[in-house]
Amino acid sequence: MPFNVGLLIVSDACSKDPSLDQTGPYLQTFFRDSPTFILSKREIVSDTTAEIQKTVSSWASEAENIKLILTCGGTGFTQRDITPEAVRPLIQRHAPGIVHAMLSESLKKTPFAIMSRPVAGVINKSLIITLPGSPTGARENLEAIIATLPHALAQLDGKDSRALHKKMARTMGDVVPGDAKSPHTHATHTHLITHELSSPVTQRARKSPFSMVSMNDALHLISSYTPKSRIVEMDITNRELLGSVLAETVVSSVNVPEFPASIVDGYAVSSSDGPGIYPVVAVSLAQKQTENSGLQPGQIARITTGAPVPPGADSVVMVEETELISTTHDTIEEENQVKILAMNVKPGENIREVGSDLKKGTVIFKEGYQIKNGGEVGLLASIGRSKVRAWRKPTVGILSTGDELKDPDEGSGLQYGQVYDSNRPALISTVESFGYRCLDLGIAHDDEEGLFHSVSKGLDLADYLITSGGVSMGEKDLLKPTIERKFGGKIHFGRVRMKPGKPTTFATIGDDKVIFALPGNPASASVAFHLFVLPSLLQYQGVHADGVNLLPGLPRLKVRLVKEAKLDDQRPEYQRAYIYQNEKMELVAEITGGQRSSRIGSFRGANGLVCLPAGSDVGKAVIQGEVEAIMFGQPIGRVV
Ligand SMILES: Nc1nc2c(c(=O)[nH]1)N[C@H]1C(S)=C(S)[C@@H](COP(=O)(O)OP(=O)(O)OC[C@H]3O[C@@H](n4cnc5c(N)ncnc54)[C@H](O)[C@@H]3O)O[C@H]1N2
Ligand code: MOO
Ligand SMILES: [Mg+2]
Repeated sequence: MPFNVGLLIVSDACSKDPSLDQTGPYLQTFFRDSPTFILSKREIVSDTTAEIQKTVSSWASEAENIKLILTCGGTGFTQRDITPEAVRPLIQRHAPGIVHAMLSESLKKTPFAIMSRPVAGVINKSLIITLPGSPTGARENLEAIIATLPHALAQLDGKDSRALHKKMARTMGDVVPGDAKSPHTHATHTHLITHELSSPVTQRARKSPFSMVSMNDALHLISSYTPKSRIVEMDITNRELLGSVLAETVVSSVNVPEFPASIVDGYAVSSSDGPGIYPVVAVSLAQKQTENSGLQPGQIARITTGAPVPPGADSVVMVEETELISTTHDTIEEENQVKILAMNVKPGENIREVGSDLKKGTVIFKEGYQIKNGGEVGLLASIGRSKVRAWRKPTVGILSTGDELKDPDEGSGLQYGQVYDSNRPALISTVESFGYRCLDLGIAHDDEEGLFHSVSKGLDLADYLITSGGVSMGEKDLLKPTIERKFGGKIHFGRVRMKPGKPTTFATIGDDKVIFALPGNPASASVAFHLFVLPSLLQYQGVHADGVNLLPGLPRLKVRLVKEAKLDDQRPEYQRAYIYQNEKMELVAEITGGQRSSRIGSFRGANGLVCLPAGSDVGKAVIQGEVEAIMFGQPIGRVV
């Protein structure tokens, strides 16, 4: 679980003009992509004891759940530098080790560090640290201690920090007692741990140590081992709100409209007055209004669409159904008398009554509702909500692995044996199209060091790591042993009875990180994403399954094959297809050419996967007629 951070900028100048604050924005970027910390509060106060103490005390209260409070500024020698003096009386237990670590690191950079007077310690269950005011100073101090903070904060929170100890030791390359080295059992299979990373090819396993699980078992394992996200407060303007699941029931606290509003531009009248010539005694425009004197019988008011209908009027006549009779002769010419032509005007005509669009107290969304479109975001805004509580969506890191891969951006063409990396762009655009934040982790070499470095980076920055390549039986297929041996990961399955995508691997690390190690073959990687990774991402962020399927995911429907398809005898197959409605309004599927797993061209024009059974399961070599399909795109247009 990430820790909430509160950042308090202490500066007279910045409190008067926040645009002068450079440290706040700088540290915000520092925390932006951190999976461990979330910058949840940021405020600026002047260099005054009372203001500093008020904010720090409120942030350190249990209700705020801020685990790390950082102040920036006011730690020097000038008369106004009083941050340590303001903070010290609030500290219940001092943490001199943190102060020492920051000072010794700073002294390596500048002798002026002796003029910094930081304090650090515990207030209730929060850790407070006073950082220098300059962006670089603050950052350098923070970097000196950041690696150990999760451990300290977990202890403060009363958590068992042994797991963290282990994780840290592992990242630092230590041997951790209890790391898996012997045969171990998983829910559906037992396997010997993958081969040693450094063992010679002559000693590699000649059979996969992973039993081949069925699609159904694979989905069950994903459902059981996918971690759950946490609740965050989201701005409604946050792009990630679309598709997010609400963690609160939203009730309208206002009436929409809050006042009787005109539906048209015209004149507010009393319906019982009928047609005739009336004086225009008031004007009601769609704007904030302070007074509304009201109309007497026989008077009318000019009004615009959306403006409040004055008391005394009970309907509005459109300007098209009126005539101007006379004007005033003041400095600004105004309407004086207007003839109402409309007959049979009914009470309430052209008026939106109070609460007629939405009544105060109406439940708009129940907890667990997934926001589906921008209009729903508008609905939240229409009742004055600028933030909602929702389940945080995971961030996803994408890593390609393979010594043969070349980034097209490098230019200079391919050398013999090289191929362009197509999985990374394919996966990044697919992941983003489903509304998840993606991190491009580049290409890792097929060696221990390259994989360790890139996987560490991915696990540091993202909740989900999706890799492609290096999961089958080749001597350079090192991902599975890397996950198990270097990261203490649990591989829940490492082979699935399916085509393409057989070596698809699902692993978790600790209780909050997920790795999907997809096959390198480009069609296999993209198919496996849609079938396994997407449902896991959805479950992680709180989307419920539909009651028919085990996991949330893409819509499934019945389609008719345009041509008969050949079945793989051993494995159920997911062929890429273009699904559309024919002239008889039937959903039909055309397979998109060659389906070999290396052929990413099979995705050209595809908007779905047709699910074909294994030949041996149905006792057939070919299939025709109706089959099940999974849609991943819109059924629009014909392929050209
Ligand atoms: N002896 C066996 N060999 C293989 C088996 C098996 O069961 N026994 N399984 C085959 C199946 S099925 C698949 S799928 C592949 C999976 O291979 P890996 O996941 O180990 O991937 P690599 O070996 O690294 O690469 C396979 C293939 O894909 C190309 N590739 C990889 N990454 C990319 C990328 N980012 N962009 C474009 N192309 C990529 C790579 O060059 C290879 O051609 O293993 C079979 N072998
Ligand atoms: O499972 Mo592999 O993906 O057939 O090529
Ligand atoms: Mg391979």
